[in-house]
Amino acid sequence: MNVLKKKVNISLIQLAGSTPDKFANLARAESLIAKTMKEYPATEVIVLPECFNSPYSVKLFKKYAEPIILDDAENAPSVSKLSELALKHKILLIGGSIPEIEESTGKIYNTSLVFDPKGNLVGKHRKLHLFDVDIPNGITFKESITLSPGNKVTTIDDSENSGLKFGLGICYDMRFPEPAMYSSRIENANTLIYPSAFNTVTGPLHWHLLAKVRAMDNQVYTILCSPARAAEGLVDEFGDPVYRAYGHSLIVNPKGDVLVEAGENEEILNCELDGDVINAVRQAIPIGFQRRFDVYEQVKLKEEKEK
Ligand SMILES: NC(=O)CC(=O)C(=O)O
Repeated sequence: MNVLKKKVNISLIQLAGSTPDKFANLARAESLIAKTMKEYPATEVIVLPECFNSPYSVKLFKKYAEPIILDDAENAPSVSKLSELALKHKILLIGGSIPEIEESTGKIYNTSLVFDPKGNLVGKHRKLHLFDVDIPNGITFKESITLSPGNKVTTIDDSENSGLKFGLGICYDMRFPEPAMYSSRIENANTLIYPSAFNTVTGPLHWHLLAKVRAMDNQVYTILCSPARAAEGLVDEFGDPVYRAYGHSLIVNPKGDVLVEAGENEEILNCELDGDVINAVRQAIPIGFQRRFDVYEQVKLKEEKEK
């Protein structure tokens, strides 16, 4: 059974809404990371929110996209800045997400990058499930107009350093139990991390529920990091309303308890994750060993027949 080998000190930065100025967004992230390290010097891991360097807008992803190349501050300023900050503060940095352009195909992805304390890129996740919804009297959003989906479940093993072995997803990915279960139960992750940006419609409906259920059914720590909520009534360069993130970044323990939670404004959260809690929960309610794959196999076959 996999657990955290030691306690891990982690901070989430609920950054103020991404402005149209990419360099101002990067500078904001830089200054909030410095503030985090001053306020919580024991921090080993920092998580940023989804699309922290760009507005969350289908029409704008392409404009803000950059290739994932290292040491090229001109063409990939966000990649370069994340690497620099991880190295400077000697932290594992889960750099929220940024719009990525794959130069060979011209495809745009919503991509999360992870840097180790030496500034090396140690992980990358492309959003697997695109946020395409049309909720009557609520919100219509279609990421697939400009984004392409990733094609792999991502688990990052930092167990030798911070102790974390985590499933990494981006926002809408958290609605799908399979990748979370794959990372937790097959790859033995002890934590699930989702840089995210739910909104004022779907946040109140499902944010807390999803964090708790992913934590509870996989018996892992679950971490959601959102941007702060933008002011009401703002419009972007197309006259479209600016996306209003839900906020409420949080950490849920393997029992399903919320350990720390932000409000709607810019805020830093700090918390210690403890492997003993994972152990205790898994021993008390050993669902990991009680699965009935003999039965689930029948369910799968039935679903396939009905397609
Ligand atoms: N923004 C997202 O990707 C997802 C979201 O807001 C939701 O699932 O709700």
